[in-house]
Amino acid sequence: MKLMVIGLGQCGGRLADDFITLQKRAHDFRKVEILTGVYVVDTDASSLRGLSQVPQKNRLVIGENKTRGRGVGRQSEVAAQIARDEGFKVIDAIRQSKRFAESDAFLLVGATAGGTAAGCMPVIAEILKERFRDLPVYGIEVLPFEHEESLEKINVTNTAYCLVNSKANMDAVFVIDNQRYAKKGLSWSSNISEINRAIVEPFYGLLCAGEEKKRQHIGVSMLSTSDVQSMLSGWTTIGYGKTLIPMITLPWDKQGDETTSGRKAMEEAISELSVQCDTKQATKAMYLVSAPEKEIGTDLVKYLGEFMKSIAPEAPIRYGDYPVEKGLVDVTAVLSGFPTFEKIQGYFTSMDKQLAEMPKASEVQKVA
Ligand SMILES: Nc1nc2c(ncn2[C@@H]2O[C@H](COP(=O)(O)OP(=O)(O)OP(=O)(O)O)[C@@H](O)[C@H]2O)c(=O)[nH]1
Repeated sequence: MKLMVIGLGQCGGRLADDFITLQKRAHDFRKVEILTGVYVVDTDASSLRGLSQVPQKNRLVIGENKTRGRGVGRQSEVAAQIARDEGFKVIDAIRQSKRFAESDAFLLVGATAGGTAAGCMPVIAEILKERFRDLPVYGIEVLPFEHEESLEKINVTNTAYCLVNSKANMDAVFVIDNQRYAKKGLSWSSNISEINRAIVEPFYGLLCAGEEKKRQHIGVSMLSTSDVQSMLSGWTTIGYGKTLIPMITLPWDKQGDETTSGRKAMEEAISELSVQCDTKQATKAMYLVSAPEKEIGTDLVKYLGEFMKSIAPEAPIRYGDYPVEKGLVDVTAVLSGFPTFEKIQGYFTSMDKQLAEMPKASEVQKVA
């Protein structure tokens, strides 16, 4: 599956950078292409200067006449208006991408608490849907850390605004809860870099599998681009788990059955889902197991299918196996089509309370 990635705001820009790293890995190690282009869009020119991978010509500053390139200072409604006025610049830029015609979908990436991405993502999604009716529009939306929710009400208001409008304009929204990725004992910058790598990693196999051309890497059951597209809708969560395969097994090493590594990887993928959820409410599910061919036995395939059915009993389940030599078994699990997530409801409730306390209806209320 080949994506046209558009990163919005500072967080979206950094994640776009990490998607380029994935693309390079796919190109070097799997000899496949998984992106047709990567663009970043910001109201703050200085954020764009911090990026390392996205080509200069693909970095777009919008709203300069309003903000002089200094950002919208968390005001998502200002960013939304800028996107309405200047969204055509984004469309013009991506259309010039040499491989645009090969795109299977758009992926908009950004955080919900700041102003730029929260305001722009839903508007850009709407414009893309109008202009390119055949291409699905997906979002990766990063929720704030818990401590940020209590710091400023605007973090919650922006988040609620962004979520409600993205849901209306996107085919599926991958909800990523920063708090679930936060690791203690790391510096802020290394923590964010690690979180970003963890956010993009699950997409690697999922995107590569459908693009594989080498016969030895084509699984018995392939998870094609159309499989992935049909299993994505509305609120979505993604998880990734991996188990290293020991290089040498000594005679006295405890023998597990042949499914042990795959089971552990699947259990980790589900416990590491990107947002806390009741998996039983998923209405669509898919998973991809990727491992050396000899590790993907019939028992493992059966176990993984039964496991998935037990946690998402109402969902149709698509799966794929991806035989690649890499010293580990990994599983990417995607659960989609949720009616809501508890975390999202929390934002809506909190926003309702804030609106009730305000003397006048705000723009947010009108849009919601
Ligand atoms: N995972 C992750 N979260 C980030 C990153 N950068 C910022 N955030 C989170 O994103 C939110 C702030 O969003 P930003 O991307 O900085 O804001 P913006 O969209 O650029 O909007 P403005 O700064 O108001 O123009 C906060 O919740 C941060 O914790 C990042 O690189 N990775």
